[in-house]
Amino acid sequence: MTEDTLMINISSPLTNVHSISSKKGRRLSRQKWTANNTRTGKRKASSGVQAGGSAKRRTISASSRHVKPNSAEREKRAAAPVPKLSAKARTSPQVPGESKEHDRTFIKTSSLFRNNPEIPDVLSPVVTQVTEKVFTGNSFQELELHPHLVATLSKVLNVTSMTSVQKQTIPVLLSGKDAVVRSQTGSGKTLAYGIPLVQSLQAIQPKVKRSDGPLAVVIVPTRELAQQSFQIFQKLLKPFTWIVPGVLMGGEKRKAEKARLRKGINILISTPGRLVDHIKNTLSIAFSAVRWLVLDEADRTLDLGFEKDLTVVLNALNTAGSSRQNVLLSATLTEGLSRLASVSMTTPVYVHVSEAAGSSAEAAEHPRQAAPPAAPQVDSYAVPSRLQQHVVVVPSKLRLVCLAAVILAKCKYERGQKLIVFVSSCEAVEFLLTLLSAVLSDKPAGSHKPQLAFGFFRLHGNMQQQDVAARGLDLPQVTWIVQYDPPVSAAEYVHRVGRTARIGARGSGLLFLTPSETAYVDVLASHNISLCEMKMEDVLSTLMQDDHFKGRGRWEGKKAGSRELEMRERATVLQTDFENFVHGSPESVQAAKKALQSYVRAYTAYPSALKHVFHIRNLHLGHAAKSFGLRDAPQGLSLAAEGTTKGSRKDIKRCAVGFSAQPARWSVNSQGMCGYRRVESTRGVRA
Ligand SMILES: Nc1ncnc2c1ncn2[C@@H]1O[C@H](COP(=O)(O)OP(=O)(O)OP(=O)(O)O)[C@@H](O)[C@H]1O
Repeated sequence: MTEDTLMINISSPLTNVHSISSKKGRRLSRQKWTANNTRTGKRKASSGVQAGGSAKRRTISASSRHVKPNSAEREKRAAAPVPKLSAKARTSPQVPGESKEHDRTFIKTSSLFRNNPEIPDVLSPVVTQVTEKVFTGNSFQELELHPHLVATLSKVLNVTSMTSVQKQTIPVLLSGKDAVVRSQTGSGKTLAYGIPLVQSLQAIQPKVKRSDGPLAVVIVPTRELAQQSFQIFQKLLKPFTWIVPGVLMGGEKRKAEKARLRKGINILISTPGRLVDHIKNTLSIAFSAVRWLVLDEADRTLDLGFEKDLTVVLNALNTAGSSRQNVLLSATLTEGLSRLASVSMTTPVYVHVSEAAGSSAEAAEHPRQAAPPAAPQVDSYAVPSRLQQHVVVVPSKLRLVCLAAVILAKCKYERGQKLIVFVSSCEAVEFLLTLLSAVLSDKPAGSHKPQLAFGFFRLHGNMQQQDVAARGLDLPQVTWIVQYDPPVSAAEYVHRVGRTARIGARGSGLLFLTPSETAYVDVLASHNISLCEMKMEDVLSTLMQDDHFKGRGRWEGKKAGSRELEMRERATVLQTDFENFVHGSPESVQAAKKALQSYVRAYTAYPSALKHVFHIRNLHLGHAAKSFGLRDAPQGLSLAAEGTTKGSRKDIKRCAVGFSAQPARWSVNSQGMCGYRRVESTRGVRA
């Protein structure tokens, strides 16, 4: 389960590029799913609302290909007592088998608001949040930098005063020392190493030539980050045209990269996998001149399972024999990272910007020389001070409508909002993108073409790089981070939520948990992360603004509590729309099942330390299926999940790549060669 694999980006308003690509995406997905009408004009939804203590079930008319029942049948069905659900029946409540789907005369939207686990109050423990001061009053002119570099910073990059991490890191790196840098997300770490690197390379005499090959190697975990870092170097190097930056990353044409390597790249930015590929297959890559090694977002690189690749890179550099300066940067420092630092660096300076609870700002201003971080600091994560963090507890059945309500609230009824929604697999990204785009679109009167008031964009690991770049994701402008599927660690939580509230800006995060997952709040609190509860009803109340999902108007203004009943009816109408869309074609049912399957797999892959929070046995498959617009839990899927609860990890291992639940054991032998031993590797899922 890779972080870049998990993102749906939902943003508003649309730019030209966005609208073109998203339209294309929708057209493709429509072709793929060939779904029937999503929003039927004469939609009848069962409200699932409990009125006066008695639950009422209603049926909805099926799409046009279903035969309408006569009124006698309808009455008979409505009058039939609601059967008690056995454990088995709960898993597959209504439909015995998919094959019978097309024969049904009725499609029932079972109650969304009944048979749900109780929602406990979330009491987030009081913790002292670790804070960091982002900006300092110091300007770049105070440093002994080339005047053209200072001018580029202000004219091209529009930065004049240093951030805290830059103030502490740049002098250390200019003095030639190795450094381990920890500072919160969006605090300017890229320039913290980029500026001294460029300063040192431009000063080399005789001047650097392309044919010198790489003088600096910058390793970043994802293509997106590689691209971003490359662009920053391009800007920094504007006055120093003789120094050539270059980027290597998966998804690009190897042949073209080889040609660029042959021509000469002085600052080489790469993802670990692609660099190893070139080390093994490209003769023209030589590291004899390398003076800098930068591991940016190093903990994510380890999280994504690149230990082996890092070992190959470190060994290739060590074999080349040149002495170099090493920099390791991250927003969170994990045990694995400290070990990596110990094998790849010599007496590094630890730069920790955060003002840990009780420590003075002055103490935090001064980097510590060669002192490894104390354990409590490793575990306390700093998040931006202007980030508001929320949690909402939502029963499984209601997750999809709640997500839709959040999207409508932020993108349709507010202005200038941009959301990123994190989910746990590529399949779920694809599925949700198609489903949400279709169901949340408006159909103006007389038009068959759905229109979106806002744009949906997908971003995940299976995408081609040009897709990502074309979308021009403007991450600094993201205002909300929705963690629809909870992350596998507190560190990952911090990285995800750190896509907003960057560089002193405001931002908000919303974490979705089910009632059985609320202990996750304590897990985060143990890392000094405190969340504020948002009530599910408040989230759903957005539907009251949207008459697309209006119920039958039975509850309008009649009596106390009628608003809530209407809200529930609207939620049911929305869920019915989702289910109609999904069940509108065999392809869309298949896509939903695939997404549900990958969700279940991801659920089984939480690390053992979090099994008390996320355990497959707590997952109600029938309810989870509903959050994928499925009316029932698919049969085969429940069996797969049972297999995993019984301890068979075969199924998980087959699809688990990339993560290490335990930190890798790094070591260095007498010849200076690095090695590592993975302790466990069941954390990630790429279904
Ligand atoms: N001194 C500065 N003044 C103003 N803006 C800055 C400064 N330094 C960096 N920035 C801007 O801050 C934003 C975040 O910077 P950057 O991506 O380097 O943060 P980061 O600490 O590496 O974040 P993450 O850990 O999430 O990767 C960028 O848009 C960058 O241009």
